[in-house]
Amino acid sequence: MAKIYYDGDADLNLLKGKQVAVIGYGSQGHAHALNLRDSGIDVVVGLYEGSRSWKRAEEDGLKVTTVEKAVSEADVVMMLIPDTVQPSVYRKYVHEGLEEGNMLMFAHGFNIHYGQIIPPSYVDVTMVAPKSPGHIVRRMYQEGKGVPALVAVHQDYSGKALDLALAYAKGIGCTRAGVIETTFREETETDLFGEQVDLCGGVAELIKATFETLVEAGYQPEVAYFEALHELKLIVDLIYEGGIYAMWYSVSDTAKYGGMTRGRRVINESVREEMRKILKEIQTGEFAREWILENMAGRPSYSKLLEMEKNHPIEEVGKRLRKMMPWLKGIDLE
Ligand SMILES: NC(=O)C1=CN([C@@H]2O[C@H](COP(=O)(O)OP(=O)(O)OC[C@H]3O[C@@H](n4cnc5c(N)ncnc54)[C@H](O)[C@@H]3O)[C@@H](O)[C@H]2O)C=CC1
Ligand SMILES: CC(=O)[C@](C)(O)C(=O)O
Ligand SMILES: [Mg+2]
Ligand SMILES: [Mg+2]
Repeated sequence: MAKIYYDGDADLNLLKGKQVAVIGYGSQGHAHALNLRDSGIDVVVGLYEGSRSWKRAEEDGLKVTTVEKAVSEADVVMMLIPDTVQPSVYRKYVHEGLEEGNMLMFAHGFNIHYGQIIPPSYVDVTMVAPKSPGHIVRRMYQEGKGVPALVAVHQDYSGKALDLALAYAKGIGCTRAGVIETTFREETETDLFGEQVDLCGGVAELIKATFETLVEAGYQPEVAYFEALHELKLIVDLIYEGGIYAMWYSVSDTAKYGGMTRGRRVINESVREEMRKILKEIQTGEFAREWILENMAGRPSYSKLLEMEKNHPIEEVGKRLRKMMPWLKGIDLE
């Protein structure tokens, strides 16, 4: 059984009197910094000069300074800039500034697990990885709720690394939902696998393939949008709240029979075989190597693919239809 920590297992006081530097103010960065601040923790945001996030963080009432300065003043440093820029920023501005007994933290194990960042032996190295997009980490905290997270200790110099990491997890609201103890390896491999085959990659392809099949067959794109994309959230909400069986319970018998017999034909043995291959690529480091090289080459495939996603016909239909549902909270794409 997994070891799971809740509010009562974490002591926020361990962070009182300490300075926490949140490096980066993007998806996770803004959520961690604001949640910690609202939990009464002393936070400073570290950014590069000229960063577009600088003004936003200041407008949100946070102290902002350069990465180098933030690290030199901090006791706890959380790395929340993109995984691919972390190694160079770490070497230039973080490594030197780490003092004995400080704690270096991550929200994803990629750079430690694949050896891209090698911290000094005299610091704690831990991870608090929310199992949620950053904007939801913030939204749930504000609603008095929390998102689950994983906690892991890579290096325990102080002997208190786990307790400190749990205090941090409490500060961002995660112990309200549950924080599971894991390792950097397990977090990294499962997180990459989940986002590739299910959460991001798998779901996006499933939606597009459903939409395209309907539109190609001559059905109206608006009908296809509501069916393939919009209603997915409503169905997933049932799964999220009660499990897959609760979803089956709520849908019609016709949907139950059609779904149970046809779903298996969509996610068939060849799809499962492909999933196993993808997992192997993650475990052997092949995916990590490919992604690191893609970045060194200036991200040619990444940029092309992202542009295709942006211009997919489902985006145009979606924009139009979502305008008519003002209660949908959009995410600022700037
Ligand atoms: N996006 C998410 O919801 C999740 C992300 N994570 C992990 O959290 C970490 C942060 O990811 P995101 O929040 O997606 O990052 P992001 O892409 O939203 O981060 C952007 C931020 O990094 C700053 N930044 C970019 N380049 C920089 C540089 N050279 N020097 C200093 N600052 C720089 C930007 O100014 C901005 O504030 C990653 O390790 C990621 O794997 C973990 C769970 C979910
Ligand atoms: C949101 C999250 O947890 C992801 C999908 O793993 C990520 O953004 O890297
Ligand atoms: Mg994740
Ligand atoms: Mg991830």
